[in-house]
Amino acid sequence: MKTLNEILSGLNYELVSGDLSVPVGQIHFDSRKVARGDVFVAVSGTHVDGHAYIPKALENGASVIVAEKSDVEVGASTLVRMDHTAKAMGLLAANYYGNPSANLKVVGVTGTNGKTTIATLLYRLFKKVGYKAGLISTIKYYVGDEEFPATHTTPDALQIQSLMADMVDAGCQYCFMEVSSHAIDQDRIAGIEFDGGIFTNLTHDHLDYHKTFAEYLKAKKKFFDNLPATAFALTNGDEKNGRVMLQNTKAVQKTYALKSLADFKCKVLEKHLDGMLLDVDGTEVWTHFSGIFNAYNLLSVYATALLLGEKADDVLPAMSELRPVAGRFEILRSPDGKYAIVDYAHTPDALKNVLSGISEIRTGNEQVITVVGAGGDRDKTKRPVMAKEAVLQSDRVILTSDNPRTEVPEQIIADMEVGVEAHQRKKVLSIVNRKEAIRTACMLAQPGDIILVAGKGHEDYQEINGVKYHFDDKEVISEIFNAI
Ligand SMILES: CC(=O)N[C@H]1[C@@H](OP(=O)(O)OP(=O)(O)OC[C@H]2O[C@@H](n3ccc(=O)[nH]c3=O)[C@H](O)[C@@H]2O)O[C@H](CO)[C@@H](O)[C@@H]1O[C@H](C)C(=O)N[C@@H](C)C(=O)N[C@H](CCC(=O)O)C(=O)O
Ligand SMILES: Nc1ncnc2c1ncn2[C@@H]1O[C@H](COP(=O)(O)OP(=O)(O)OP(=O)(O)O)[C@@H](O)[C@H]1O
Repeated sequence: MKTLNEILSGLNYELVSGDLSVPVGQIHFDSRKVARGDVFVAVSGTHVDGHAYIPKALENGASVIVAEKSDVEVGASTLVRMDHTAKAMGLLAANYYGNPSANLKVVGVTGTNGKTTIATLLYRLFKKVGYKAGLISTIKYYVGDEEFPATHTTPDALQIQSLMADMVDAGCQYCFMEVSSHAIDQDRIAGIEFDGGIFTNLTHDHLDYHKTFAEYLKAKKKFFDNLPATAFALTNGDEKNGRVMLQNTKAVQKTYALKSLADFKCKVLEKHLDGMLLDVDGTEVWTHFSGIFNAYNLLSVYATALLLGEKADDVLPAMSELRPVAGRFEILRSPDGKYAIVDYAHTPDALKNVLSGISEIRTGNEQVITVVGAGGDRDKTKRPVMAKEAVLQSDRVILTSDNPRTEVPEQIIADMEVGVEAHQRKKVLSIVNRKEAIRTACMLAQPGDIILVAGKGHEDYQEINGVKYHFDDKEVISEIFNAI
């Protein structure tokens, strides 16, 4: 068992009362989880101030309280004061778990779209090349081959450090992880020694949390500002905020691009529904991915592998074997030749990109029918723009429910309808029930047509009024297709 002194190593703190040699059980930031002998770290949250729960943590047996204030009544327990407890928690957790990131090569992926795809493809590629790796992503967490359900895109510092410690114990050499703007802002990634950071793109999203685009950008940039000089910072050279990310970084700056001058370049030679032929740094590679945005994703994966010391001759053959990530441009075909694409596009930009990806491979005779909704209790400004993007590049659009959460689905759809102009109304239907919406799209489609079912991707539930009901777009489509 570690002592308090050991887990405070390298941190700035003030011992207000008590004893540094006290052995510590677990570290918690949630008073409800505290048991006898544990450390409770009081964090000011987005809703409440964790300092209010110090009495509860003490009642549950906390032997150490870490707080931002020194005028806290802790009885016989030890009180440690620190300036920024959210950040301190990452460092405490790293010490507690033996600083696992120092024993892994850790690469973080950030940006509005593409994080899950890139992190997952890196994890799969490195496995194919012969390494043991870990993955922290929206869909699943992996420690080697063992999978765990994901709670967050980027979980809290305690969970991250614990997962990384398990990765080290399991013999992993690499950890690929998504880094969300919420996690950067809340210092969930403090205490991680990154070896590389990747930036994908930045478009309007999460403004319910960050309030302004400038604040959102600032959160993403903080990740690159804090990378060490030993790490690489790989950015999308074709994206207008790509270079902004690198302005204050100490890390080794690298770029990838399809259009601009960059360290890593790629050209799209052929585009098909089931794949693209790419020229990556002068070598032709067939990939099982569609859509230009996936050329960017694959190029960043290739660049990262090379920056981590792999050889192009090993990376490119492995890359050509990679398959789409669950719910990201996944294609289903009906017995009579209709196509359905399930995609997690839940931001206007992602939807625009997916529809452009579909347009690129159209022969001209088929219709594109898009089924899309927008989440409740999330950024409302996205709603009309989602509908607008859908209408711009589809022949028919069915507006439907996504995860309404605590909102009324009809109201969310009405908010989306605002983005549809009068002359476009005739190609838009609104069907609240998502299953019915998908069924209608399948009935309207002719052989050869493409149905895009957007927004939920890999999710296997629909959240209505706080309850998660089983719902899987792919399952629903297969059922309807099989009945045709
Ligand atoms: C808005 C938000 O991001 N909240 C996150 C935040 O919680 P919070 O600051 O809101 O917590 P709070 O309720 O204000 O409580 C403050 C403190 O009091 C403590 N407390 C509270 C009650 C109690 O009885 N006892 C107690 O000790 C809490 O444990 C906490 O330490 O810190 C928690 C611990 O890290 C997160 O679990 C929680 O994520 C919530 C559940 C969430 O839904 N977050 C989403 C928005 C999110 O993070 N999403 C991103 C990606 C999004 C994307 O790309 O799509 C992600 O990385 O997943
Ligand atoms: N590089 C990219 N540029 C733009 N859009 C992309 C890119 N990669 C994927 N997309 C689109 O965004 C959707 C989400 O992709 P992905 O899950 O990889 O992103 P993400 O950043 O992890 O999103 P989230 O944080 O919301 O989970 C995809 O289904 C696809 O529609």
